[in-house]
Amino acid sequence: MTNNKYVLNWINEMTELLEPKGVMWITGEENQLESLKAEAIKTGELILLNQELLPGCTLHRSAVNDVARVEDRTFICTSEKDEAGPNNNWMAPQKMYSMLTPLFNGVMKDRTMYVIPYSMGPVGSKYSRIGFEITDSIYVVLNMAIMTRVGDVVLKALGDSKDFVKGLHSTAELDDKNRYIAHFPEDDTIWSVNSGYGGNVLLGKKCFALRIASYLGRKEGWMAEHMLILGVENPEGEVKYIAAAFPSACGKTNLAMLVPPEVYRKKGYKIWTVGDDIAWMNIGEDGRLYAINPEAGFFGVVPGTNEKSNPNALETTKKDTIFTNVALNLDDNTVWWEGLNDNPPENAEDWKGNHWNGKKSSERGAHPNSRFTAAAKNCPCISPNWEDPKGVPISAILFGGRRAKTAPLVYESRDWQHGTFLGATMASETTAARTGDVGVIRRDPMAMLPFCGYNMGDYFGHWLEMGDKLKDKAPKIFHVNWFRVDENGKYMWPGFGDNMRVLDWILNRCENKVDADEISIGYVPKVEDINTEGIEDKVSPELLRELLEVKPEEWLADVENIKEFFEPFGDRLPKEISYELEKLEENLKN
Ligand SMILES: Nc1nc2c(ncn2[C@@H]2O[C@H](COP(=O)(O)OP(=O)(O)OP(=O)(O)O)[C@@H](O)[C@H]2O)c(=O)[nH]1
Ligand SMILES: O=C([O-])CC(=O)C(=O)O
Ligand SMILES: [Mn+2]
Repeated sequence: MTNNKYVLNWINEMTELLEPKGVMWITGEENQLESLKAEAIKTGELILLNQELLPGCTLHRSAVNDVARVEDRTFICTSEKDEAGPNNNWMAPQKMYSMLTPLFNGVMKDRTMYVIPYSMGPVGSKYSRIGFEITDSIYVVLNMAIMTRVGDVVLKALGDSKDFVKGLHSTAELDDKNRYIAHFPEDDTIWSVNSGYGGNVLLGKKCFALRIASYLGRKEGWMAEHMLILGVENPEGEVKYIAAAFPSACGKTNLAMLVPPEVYRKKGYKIWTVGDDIAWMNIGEDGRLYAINPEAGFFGVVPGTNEKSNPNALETTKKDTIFTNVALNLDDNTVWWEGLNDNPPENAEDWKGNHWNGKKSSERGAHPNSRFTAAAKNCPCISPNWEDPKGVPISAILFGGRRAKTAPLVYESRDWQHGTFLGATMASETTAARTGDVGVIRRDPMAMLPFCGYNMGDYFGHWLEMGDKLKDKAPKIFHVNWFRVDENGKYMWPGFGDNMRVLDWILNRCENKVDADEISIGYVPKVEDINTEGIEDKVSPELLRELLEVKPEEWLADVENIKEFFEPFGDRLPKEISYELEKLEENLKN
């Protein structure tokens, strides 16, 4: 497979620990993946779906207690506790290794050990990075083969370099009491045990591309962010790129694949998807910020995906997709989920595999965090530049979350430092993407709270340093909120495709084409500058005014909450961020 002695030494060491009954290197060849799929279908790990309607598609059911990322069992193991910061669970590396080693000891005795060489980013791009995942799960192999570039091409690109991330995963006994997702940034190592769920086990994704990569990015002067990347093509055929950070299950995939409203389509506007979850950003030769999507597929939220909300995602999942934890229609062997349509199957199995009548049952058919794994190349709106090795130049950065109140539809920061502050003070209602309460407001800076591999105070400092380097070439920074509700709890803004109207304003601001009102929190649009053509019946000027309203009393309560959140960071919090907070409070009081 490879002569790389660093790889071989590590594989040998792991083989001794795991004692697998066999070892299989993933080559990336179609026939190898097909035979693994056939094996998983035979054992029931995968259910083959209707191959006429959904060619290449399968369904997987995870254990019922293993359906989301486990943030309380996720650790950053640096030598110093302060390095990991108050934003992470911490354990000393030696202690974690000693605790987990017995869990891995001999764990693959009756199993095959799969070795997956993978690249995050297009193979050969100078911004790409290589990792290995050892796993005993075919589900993981097949997911990684969609989500990343795998196999021999990666080994070739690595050559004899020792620059790779060592990932070890075993589903072990799926014992939730001994479930750990441990990161050792100083050793480029990730150990994950006793889970089979996406974000915990597809080690290229959150573990490498965010937690380890954010650590590397600070050391090396680049950024690993929980951001979608999209291109907006205007009628002249020019494309401007936007990166946006929203917490898990808060609309990244939807925005990345947005279909512009008719009024925009008629004029010739188009949206191109570059990525839907993660952006790696570097300063390019011209001094601008360039983003690559390190992934090759989408691990998207299924519920709510339909012909209207996200036709591009729906189309992407029509072939070669792995569905996890959705309902199975027994009549035609297809899949169903809440929000697909108003016609749930009556003869079906729910995500747990129990018999389920969608018309009569009060139980859900699909788990709220059910997911699809689908190849980016199958997305109808995938950008022609999505694999450009140098990335795409970013004009604007968006932060946003689910805020029933307080945050207006959109506002703009005064400059990069203030923009960093907007990111640092982001908040959102929690979702089903993680184990725990849903709907609770928590602060989630840059949507990175669960994914920053080091002290978040230093992370804010890194953002400020990137701004110092980018100077006047820095993207403009905005905050958006699609989720404001009225007194009846109904979303006030139509969202989805209509978010194009907000992107339009944002790009107009980037090109100095529209004015804005400077208020306490930054620049807000003038009501007449948000284009409501075609939705005047749904969005009146009064409603827009409400959507853009800033209530000082709500904001002052937020300021108190921010102070509490920043407290534990002590003097690791950059003084620029404290200064922006003081300024905000002062502005609100005046
Ligand atoms: N009301 C409203 N809901 C939205 C909007 N955009 C997305 N959603 C809903 O938010 C949920 C999650 O959306 P996604 O786009 O999958 O979220 P994500 O940020 O990609 O999630 P992760 O993959 O967990 O990182 C879905 O149920 C969507 O239907 C919007 O503009 N308005
Ligand atoms: O990592 C996962 O499990 C899915 C995801 O994209 C997120 O939670 O942000
Ligand atoms: Mn995500």
